[in-house]
Amino acid sequence: MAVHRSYLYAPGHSAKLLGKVFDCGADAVILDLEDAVPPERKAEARKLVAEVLGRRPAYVRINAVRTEQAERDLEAIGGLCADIKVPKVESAEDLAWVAARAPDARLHPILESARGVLAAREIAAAPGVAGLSMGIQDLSRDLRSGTGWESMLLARSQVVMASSAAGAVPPVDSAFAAIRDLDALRREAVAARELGFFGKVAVHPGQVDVINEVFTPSESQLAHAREIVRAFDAAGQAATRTPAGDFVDAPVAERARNLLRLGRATPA
Ligand SMILES: CC(C)(COP(=O)(O)OP(=O)(O)OC[C@H]1O[C@@H](n2cnc3c(N)ncnc32)[C@H](O)[C@@H]1OP(=O)(O)O)[C@@H](O)C(=O)NCCC(=O)NCCSC(=O)C[C@H](O)C(=O)O
Ligand SMILES: [Mg+2]
Repeated sequence: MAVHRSYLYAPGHSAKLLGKVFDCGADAVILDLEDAVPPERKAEARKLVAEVLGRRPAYVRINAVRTEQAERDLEAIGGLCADIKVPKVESAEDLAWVAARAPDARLHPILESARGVLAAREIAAAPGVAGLSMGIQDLSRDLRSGTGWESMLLARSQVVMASSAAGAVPPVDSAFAAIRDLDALRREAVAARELGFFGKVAVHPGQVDVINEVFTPSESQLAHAREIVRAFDAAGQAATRTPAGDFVDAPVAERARNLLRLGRATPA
């Protein structure tokens, strides 16, 4: 099972960043055709992104769903891109619009409006969806709110619950804007992980190592998980406690097993 901890964006019109983005240590790369690209450079960005996709697999973020720009994006990258990030999604119909134009692609809707977050369950269950992610900058614009953890907590929780209720993989957390403040990035990534997100997008190479570290189980977390599984199995899968005194029952042991599986799936 391949899992992505970090996703690094590069603007589709920047030949310079497109030339570097694959070498920054991110588990996955997203080539952007949407908000990082100025309106007058959209055509140039499509051409550059299509050229890159001919050489390297990458995610592509198209323009806002159901717009003429998105239509042109899908014409340019159709057949070249297996994973499409779909911004501004607010309904399952929005995704059907993309799927009709890119039938073989996996869809990754970005929830970044009040309507999108409130429709998260329907969106997570739509055909072709491979996983949800969030866009905090657009969401805070829509809500006229701040972007801080407390302002976005309810929306984040709703997206995690909707993903889980639809049986989808855990959602991917939003970009963190203060690119030089790595301590604050770490705090937000840890909090997102604890809430149920897995992975976070980066907008700068300097953010990648922090995100990878936060979403890689540490040696002490893995040792603790092994101790839980050992204690549970030794008790014949009955409720028990570890030698250190932690209560263990079936869901606790299952969570520990999930962590051990994740430890095997994340790059060393
Ligand atoms: C944010 C940036 C414009 C900053 O760029 P820059 O000023 O060049 O940064 P640095 O001088 O610190 O760069 C240091 C070196 O790293 C290279 N670099 C920078 N960014 C990237 C990158 N993304 N990929 C690869 N390499 C990168 C620079 O070239 C420097 O190299 P060198 O000259 O050799 O030292 C810029 O980082 C940027 O454009 N980032 C991506 C922005 C983007 O694509 N945004 C889209 C996603 S935003 C989002 O998801 C919001 C969401 O929609 C929501 O609503 O919340
Ligand atoms: Mg956005």
